[in-house]
Formats: sequence, structure tokens, C-alpha cells
Amino acid sequence: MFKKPIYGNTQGLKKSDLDLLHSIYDLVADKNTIISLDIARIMAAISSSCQRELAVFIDRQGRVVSVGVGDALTVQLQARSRRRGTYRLAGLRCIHTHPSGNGKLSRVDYAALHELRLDVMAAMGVLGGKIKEVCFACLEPQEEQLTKYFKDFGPMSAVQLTKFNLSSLIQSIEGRIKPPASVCPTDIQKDEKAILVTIASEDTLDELALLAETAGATPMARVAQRRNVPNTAYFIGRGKVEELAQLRQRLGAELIIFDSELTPTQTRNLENAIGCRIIDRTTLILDIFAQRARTKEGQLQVELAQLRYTLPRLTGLGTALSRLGGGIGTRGPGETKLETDRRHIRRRIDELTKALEQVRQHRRQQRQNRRESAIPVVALIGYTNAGKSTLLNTLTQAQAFTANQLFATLDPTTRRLQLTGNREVLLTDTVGFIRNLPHHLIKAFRATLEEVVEADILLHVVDASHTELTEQITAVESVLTNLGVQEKTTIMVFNKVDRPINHQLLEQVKLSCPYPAVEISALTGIGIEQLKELISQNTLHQRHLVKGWLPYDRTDLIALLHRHGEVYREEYNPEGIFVEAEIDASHWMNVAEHIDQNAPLSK
Ligand SMILES: Nc1nc2c(ncn2[C@@H]2O[C@H](COP(=O)(O)OP(=O)(O)OP(=O)(O)O)[C@@H](O)[C@H]2O)c(=O)[nH]1
Ligand SMILES: [Mg+2]
Repeated sequence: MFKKPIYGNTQGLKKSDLDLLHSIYDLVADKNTIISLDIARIMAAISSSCQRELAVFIDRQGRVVSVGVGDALTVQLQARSRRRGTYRLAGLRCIHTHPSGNGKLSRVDYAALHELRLDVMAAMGVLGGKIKEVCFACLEPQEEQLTKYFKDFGPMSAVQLTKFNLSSLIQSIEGRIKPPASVCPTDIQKDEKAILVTIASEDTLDELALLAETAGATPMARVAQRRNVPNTAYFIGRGKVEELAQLRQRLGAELIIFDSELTPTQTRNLENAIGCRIIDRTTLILDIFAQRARTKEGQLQVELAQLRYTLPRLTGLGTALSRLGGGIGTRGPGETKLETDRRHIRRRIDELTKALEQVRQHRRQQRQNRRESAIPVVALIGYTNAGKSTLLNTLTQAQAFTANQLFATLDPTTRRLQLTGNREVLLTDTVGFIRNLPHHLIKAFRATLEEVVEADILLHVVDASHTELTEQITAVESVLTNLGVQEKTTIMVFNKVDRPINHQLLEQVKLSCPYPAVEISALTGIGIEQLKELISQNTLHQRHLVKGWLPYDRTDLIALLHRHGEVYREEYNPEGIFVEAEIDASHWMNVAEHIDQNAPLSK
């Protein structure tokens, strides 16, 4: 029969010891404890008898995966390496012996713990065939990364070692390691069954359902209980809580999402009464943002918002429940931080605030540069899913990500847009708005939203085919007011007119809106030329008139006028070139100083 190998240098080992070593493979440790006593005792006996170090690796199911003679590094390097990505532990623990009787971990032991990213490294000091003392250590994440920081346990007896709860130690370590953004999507729990709850009318749950789906959940049922005032303890009535608990059981749902903000007490009470994870709309939106954020800036903003909002709410049962495997509302900074060190959170908030301040400075500088080049900036704003990114793509042939999802865009994208008459503007696409956009989010997303604040004009993109277009416009306007930009020059862009439209409603909306409006389809191209014309008209003041004479040796300036402006007259006379043109403010100075009111050769 195939025998699993004994790794390391086995030369000189007695046959009976080798057989005993082989027998370790047949033993299984309890998955929650570091090692079982029978394995420990066999190791102590052989290690003492041959006066060599022995190492045993056990996986999370308690199975012995490799047995060897020598230190942990030698043994494991010969056995198959089992790294599971840099942001996770290897899922293996190592127990090895020191025949000197000293149970303290050696430098090699710590090195192996770090290099192999072990769950735990334990050293057993053995003397006279008996276990004298045991020490073990695990990695201690710093700033969400696994570094060379260790946490030591022991010395203790072998019996004490078998009583130690390994699972919760591993969970607490892994809870504090943050995967890099690029690996986040693999952690998304697809199809978490969810129940949606509101105290308004059931229609309002359409949007919540879309949000839930965007986050990766499957809405299974909708529960509406009309109330003017939420119950302070449970948000909904006590009887409804019972009903919800039964419904959850029947459907096997893992998550209940409320359409409003819940207080920490309400969340806790509901979790205790229903026994599953309860999240509110804000937490759901933050979760989507956490999944979407790709740039460093986006990630900083989401983490800040989460720390400010979600973490103080993740207390009580929620903590235990979310430990059972993450899921919606549990992504992001990780709540173990909350348990271990509240001061750490405050420190992190400070760090994030400072880092974001730097981002803002940087963006301010970028905007300053743009301002100097005097190219007008046009910001695309609007309700999420209105078609902003699609419009950016249509107008500029950009390749911004678009999707029939809420919050497809998180990070601002800026592209140049060529208009008629060589006119040029910068078009910025940014995060979509939503009704009751959480206050924390507006604050956290200031760096991004400042693009809107600093823009010269706004294109307010509206999904004209949406039944709630009026509500969506109002929601966007309320965010604009919040940002203090309600007075900015705005063009209303009614998008998706290729779809069935309630024309009566659209006409009403257009009549009541004080801004110039245009109907378009970003998808099919209807109305795009008209929109460009409106953008031109509204950014006209950014051009200067040039009228006068240029010498023949400055035909380069004529070329510049053609490139960055519109030339109305261009006459080649014997005494010089007479031009009448308009040119972008950014290039005006270059030409203006050479333009002469009098013909050069007539002077
Ligand atoms: N029929 C039709 N669909 C459109 C039109 N414009 C956009 N869409 C669709 O609407 C959905 C949302 O488009 P996006 O461009 O991602 O919307 P957005 O406003 O950038 O959304 P967020 O970034 O999520 O805020 C996509 O499925 C688009 O294909 C249009 O003119 N007509
Ligand atoms: Mg978008």
C-alpha cells in the first residue's frame, strides 16, 4: 500500500520509530484544537529517542498533511506548499519538537511561521519521552497586512494546549487582514437570500431590490408595514418582527434589508429577535461602494464612510453572525478592529481623513492646472443608472464602464470632448446620486464630488423613461443644494428617449424646469448634436475675439487659430495677413501679443 512520505532526513531512524511516524498520518486532530494528545505524545517519544526535531503539519479539518524530521522550514519545503494568496493564512498549523526540553520558539520557528504564513506554529519541549512545555505563536496583522509581528502564547502544558480554541484565533487574525482591492470580487457572496422591509409603500422597494441585486443578494420577499413613525426599539411593530422571523425561517433567508437607516439599538434588537443579519439601506450602499471602489481614493473614501457609519452598528449578535462568513454589509475594514481596539478606529479615521485631504489637494492642483489652460469643465451628474457613463462614451468614444446597475461608476473619469468650431471642453463622469444619499457618504465622497463643485457647467442626466423621474430629479437637486452648487449653469439632459416614455409627464417636467433641456438617447445617438450645440452655447464665454494683422512670418499663429478657435476672416494682403477669429482663452495670450491693429507693412 502507498505510504505517505516522512519528509526531511530520516537516515539513522529506527524502523519502529519510522513506523510510528507513519501512523501519525492516520490520526486526526480536532479541527478546533491545535493538536490532539495522542499525536503530541507519539512525537515526544520519537523525538526524545532519536534526539531530532520532528515537525507535523495539520490542516483546518484536523488532518495530518505532512510529517517530517527536522525543523519546520525543511519539512514544509519538501512537502507541498499550500499558500492561499498573500492576504490569507495558509490554512495549516505546524507542531514541532525541541528535544532540548525548551518549548520556546526559535528564530527558525518564527521565520517558518512568517514565511509559510501558518495559522499557528507550536513548539514542544520534550525530555525523556515526555512533553515538558509547549509554546506557540501566530502572526499579528499590522495595518491589515501580515508582517513579521507575532503574538506568543505559553509556556503551557500539553493538556492546556489541547484546550485552546484555535478557530476563533484564526478568525480574529483573518478578520484583520484586508485583501487588496483586486481580490475583493472573489470574496463577494453571490446570491445571499434577502428579505426587504419598508415602512413606506411597497413600491419604494423596487429600488432597494435593485440595490440588493447589485450587491449580490437575491431578494426573496418584500414586507411592508405602513407606519408614520418607526418603532424606537424595532423600527417595525413587535408583531411584525415575529412574522418576519417566521418568514425568514421558511425562506431560509440569511439577510434582512431595511429601506431606511436603523439605529444601532434597532439593529441589535432585530438581530436578537430574528436571528439573522440585519442591515439598512445605507450599509447596503456602502457595501456596494466597497465592492466597486477601484482607485486608492475611492477605497479611502468608502473605508472612511464605513468606519464612521457601519462599525459602531456592528455590535452584539451582528458581530457573531457576520463572523460566520462575511457577506453583504460585512465587507470593508472588518469589524474585528472594533473588538480589539476602538482607539485604532479613531486613529484610522484620522489617517484616512489626512490621506483624503492630500487627495483633495492633489485634485485641487489638477483643477487649477485645468483652469489655467482655461478649458471649460462640464460635469455629468444625475441619478444612478441614468446613463451618464453611456453618454460620456458616446460623446467622447471613451470606454467608461456602464451597466444596468446602481453605482456602476464610483471614480471620476475625465475626457476631452470636441465641439464644433474647434471648441473643446473636458467632460467629467462621476458617481451617481440616489434619494436619501447618506450624509456620511456625501461627506466622505467630497474629494470626488468636488469635481462637480468646480465644474463650469453641469449636465443633469435624467432617465426620461423612469416612472419616478420627478422624484429622481428632486433627489439630485437636493444633493446639489447640499453641495452648494444649486446656482450653477445647468443643462437638463433627458436620456433614454428611445424607450417608451410618458410624454405627458416629461412635458410637465420640462415646463417646470428653469434650465435649457434636450431629449437624447445616449445609446442610439438621438439628440446628441443638439446637446453638443447646447454645451457650446453655454461655454461660449470661454473664448476671446481676435481681430487685426499678423506678419507673414507668423503663419504658425494662423495655424494655432485654426486649431484652437474659429477663423471668420483670413485675408492675405500685400502688407500682411488680416484675421478675424475667436480662440480658446487658453491660447489667446499667445496670439494677442502679436496681433496688430495696423497692417505691419503700412507702418
Ligand atoms: N435604452 C437606453 N438605455 C440606456 C441609454 N443610456 C444608457 N442606457 C442604459 O442604462 C444603463 C445605465 O447606464 P450607465 O451609463 O451605466 O448609467 P450611469 O448613470 O453611469 O450609472 P451609475 O454609474 O451607476 O450611476 C445601462 O444598461 C445602459 O446601457 C439610452 O439612451 N437608452
Ligand atoms: Mg456610470
